[in-house]
Amino acid sequence: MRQKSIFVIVVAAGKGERASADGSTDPKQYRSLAGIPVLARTIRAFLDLPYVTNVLTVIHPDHADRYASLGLADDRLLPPVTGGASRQASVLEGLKALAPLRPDLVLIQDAARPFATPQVIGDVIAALDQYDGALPALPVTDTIKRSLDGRQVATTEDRSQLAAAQTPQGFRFGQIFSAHMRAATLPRQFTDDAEIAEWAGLRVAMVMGDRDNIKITHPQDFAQAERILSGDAIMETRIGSGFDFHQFEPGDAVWLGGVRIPHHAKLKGHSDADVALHALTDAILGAIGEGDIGVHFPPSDMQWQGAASTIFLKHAGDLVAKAGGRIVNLDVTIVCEAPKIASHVPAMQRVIGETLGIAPTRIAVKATTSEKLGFIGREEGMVAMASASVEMPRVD
Ligand SMILES: Nc1ccn([C@@H]2O[C@H](COP(=O)(O)OP(=O)(O)OP(=O)(O)O)[C@@H](O)[C@H]2O)c(=O)n1
Ligand SMILES: C[C@](O)(CO)[C@H](O)COP(=O)(O)O
Repeated sequence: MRQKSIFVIVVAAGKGERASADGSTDPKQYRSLAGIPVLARTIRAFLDLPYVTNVLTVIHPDHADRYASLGLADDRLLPPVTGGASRQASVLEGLKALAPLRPDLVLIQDAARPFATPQVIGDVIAALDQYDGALPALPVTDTIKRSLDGRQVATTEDRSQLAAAQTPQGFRFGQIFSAHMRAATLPRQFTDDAEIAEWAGLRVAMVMGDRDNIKITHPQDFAQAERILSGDAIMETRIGSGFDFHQFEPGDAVWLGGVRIPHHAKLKGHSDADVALHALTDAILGAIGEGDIGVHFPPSDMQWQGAASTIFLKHAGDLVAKAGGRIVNLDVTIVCEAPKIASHVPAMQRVIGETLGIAPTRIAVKATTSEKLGFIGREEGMVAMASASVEMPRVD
């Protein structure tokens, strides 16, 4: 008998607004978990299974560059398609794109669930031998309260027959495609595909879900996801400091904190000589015991001539993420007589935050003069001092 083709739709077209409540600028599916973006993890969970025929990702129209920068390359990964305004609409776009390939079975997966296990996926597929649809679910273990105003309890519900739904949800392709097409004509939205199947009269089974198969929805879910990944590794806080000097030379602007500030001189250096970013880079590298900026970007290497120092800062941030850590906060003080820094601080916080994928509220940029003393007072150069606090898995 011919083996059934199994296609996967990963819906990643959401904006992740709830998860961005911590000020993060990256949509949740593009944020890193221990150095690997959530969406890359989700897709990889399926590409790692040899019996999966193809994986199709449904992305937001504004995220094409972000998706491309994941750099995912696999013969079984189809070019992404664009989703719609709701999860339901995005799934339908995925189903429409797969229809010409005539899949036997389709698994529909939230991009925001990076921990679907081979066991759960296999159980969903196995249940499709006897049912039209199947989903992983976990029996509810908390007592369930109903409230009319979100505050005062109205009733306590019987939880004995309740379960919390997860993904992937699996279906026979033709049946779920036709159910979704019909559901799209209704004024209401369904929150999962199993509900659409139920509404269409299909028989849907539940298989045992997995406690770690969480949906990243709120900012604190990232911390939980990191805990899952590190096998509950003990995290510890590390502190690093950085210090940098640069001399002035004739010019018309300085780069500071990733921002170009017009000035009657420029800072002399191999790269763009951004003292603030160099001090921050060294502070992060110091916190994780990774040497200093010169080790990673030697001045003797011509490719860094005139380079934007955001490259150095991003490299340090990437090393933290790869080690399963996260930057808690950064603090930099720039010491100079001129130019005046205060009005540029918000722009610097924005550039640094975007470079490292952290909220600007975690970054302090301060400035002071040297009261006209010494080489800074004579405007021969400037200095920056930084400290970084980083949370890292304990390894010793
Ligand atoms: N228009 C949409 C909305 C959601 N999704 C996807 O559906 C999954 C589950 O949705 P949810 O967790 O609610 O994600 P978001 O809609 O992105 O979150 P929020 O509601 O906080 O903005 C996510 O992988 C999300 O990317 C989608 O493909 N298209
Ligand atoms: C499909 C789902 O993951 C099942 O739990 C969930 O319903 C999707 O979340 P949303 O917030 O309703 O989009």
